[in-house]
Amino acid sequence: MTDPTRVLVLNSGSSSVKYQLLDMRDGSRLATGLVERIGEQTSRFRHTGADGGGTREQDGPIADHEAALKAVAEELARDGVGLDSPELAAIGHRVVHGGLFFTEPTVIDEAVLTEIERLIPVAPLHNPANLTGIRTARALRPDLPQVAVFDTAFHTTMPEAAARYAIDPRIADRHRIRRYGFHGTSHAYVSRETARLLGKDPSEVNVIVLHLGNGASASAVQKGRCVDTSMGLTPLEGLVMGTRSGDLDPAVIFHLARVGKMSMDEIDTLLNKRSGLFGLCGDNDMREIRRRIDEGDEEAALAFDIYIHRLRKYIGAYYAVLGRVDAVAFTAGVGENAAAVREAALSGLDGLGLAVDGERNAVRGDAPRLISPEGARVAVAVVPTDEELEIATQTYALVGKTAGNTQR
Ligand SMILES: Nc1ncnc2c1ncn2[C@@H]1O[C@H](COP(=O)(O)OP(=O)(O)O)[C@@H](O)[C@H]1O
Ligand SMILES: CC(=O)OP(=O)(O)O
Ligand SMILES: [Mg+2]
Repeated sequence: MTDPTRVLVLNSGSSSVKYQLLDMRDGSRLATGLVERIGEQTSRFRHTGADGGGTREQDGPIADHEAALKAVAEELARDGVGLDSPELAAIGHRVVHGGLFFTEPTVIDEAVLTEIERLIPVAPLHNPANLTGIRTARALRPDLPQVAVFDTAFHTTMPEAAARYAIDPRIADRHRIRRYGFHGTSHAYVSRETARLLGKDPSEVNVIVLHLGNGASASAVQKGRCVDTSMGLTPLEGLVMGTRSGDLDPAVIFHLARVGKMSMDEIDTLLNKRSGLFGLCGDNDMREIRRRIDEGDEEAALAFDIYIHRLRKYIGAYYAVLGRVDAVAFTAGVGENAAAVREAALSGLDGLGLAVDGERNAVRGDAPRLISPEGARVAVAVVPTDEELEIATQTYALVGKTAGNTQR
C-alpha cells in the first residue's frame, strides 16, 4: 500500500471550528468547512467538498466543540473522506498558546496535553477549545498521529527587550508573565510569501505583517525571524480588534474594579468580548462599519478612526524596531478585503517610503499582490494568509520525519 498523503487540519476557535482536508501531494483541498457560533441557538455549519463543490449548510444549535467535531466527522464521511480513511496520514491542530515550551510543531502525547492544559489560564478563550478538538479527534482515531502547531511558536525568537514587560522579573517569572504573541502561523506564512512575491529569500528581507481578522496583530519580522509582535501574555494586547480593546492603560482595570465596582470576570468579558470595534459602535464586521460610514454614521466613523490610529502607531513603531523595512503586508479578513483600511493605514507616510496606489489597491483577488506604486522604496502588499495550509505542511513534514519517511 502507498503511504497515506492526506492531512486533516482542525482550527478550533473560541466559538468556531474551521477545518480543511488536504492532499499533501499537491496541496489540493478535498474538503473545507466552518462551524460558527458554537454554544448558541443560531449555530451554523458550512461544509464544502472537493474542488469547492457540493456545499452543504446546516442551521441550528450545536451545543459544544465536541458536538461540532462529531458533525464535521459525519460530513467528511458523507463525502467518502471520513476519519476512518486509510489515506489519512495525520491530524494537525492549531493550538493558540504554547508558552515558551513549544517552539516547533509537536506530536501530541499525554505530556503535551498536560502542558497545553497548564496554559489555559493565559488563553482561556482558546486553549480549552483546542484541547477539546484534540481529545475528540484522538477518540475517533486513536491510532493516528496528531500534531499541535502553536500560534506562539514563531514569536519565541523575540529578544528579551521586546518580550519582557517592565515589571519585577522575579514576579514575572514566577507567573510566567511575558509577551508571547499569537497568530504566529499566519505571520510566518505571510512573511515568507511576501519575500517570495519580492523574488527574495526570507533571510534577505524585513517585513511588517499586519494580520487584521477578528483578532488582529502586527509583527516585525527581520530576515525571517520575529523580533516583535503586538499581542502579549494573551491575545488582548495591541491593535483594536473586532471585540477586543487592544492596548489600554492597565489602571483602567483598577478603576473599573474600584470605582465602577465591576468584578474581574466582568472586566475580562468587557475587554475581550464587548470592546474593540463592537464596543465602540455595536458592529465588529468591517463591511458593516464601512457601509454605515458611507451613510454618514458618526459613531462608525469614530470607531474606524480609532482602529486606524492604533494601526498606524504600530506601523511606525515596527518601522523603528526594524530600522529598514522592505515590505508591509496586509492579511486576514480585513487586511485582504478592506481597501479603505489599507489606504487609511498608510496615507501621508511618503516620508517613510510608504504609499498605496489607488488603482492597485482596488483590485480584488486571492493571489498575493503589490499595491504600492511602481518603484516605491518600500513594497506594500496584500498577501492572503492560509493558516490551515501552513499547519498541514508542518504536520506532514513532522509525521514524515517521525516515521523515518523523507519522501514528500
Ligand atoms: N469584504 C470585506 N470587507 C471588509 N472586511 C471584511 C470583508 N470580508 C471580511 N471582512 C472582515 O474580516 C473579519 C474576519 O476575518 P478573519 O480573518 O476571517 O477572522 P477570524 O479568523 O479571526 O475569524 C470580519 O469580521 C470582517 O470584519
Ligand atoms: C489568537 C487569536 O486572536 O486568534 P483569533 O484571531 O482566531 O481569535
Ligand atoms: Mg483568524
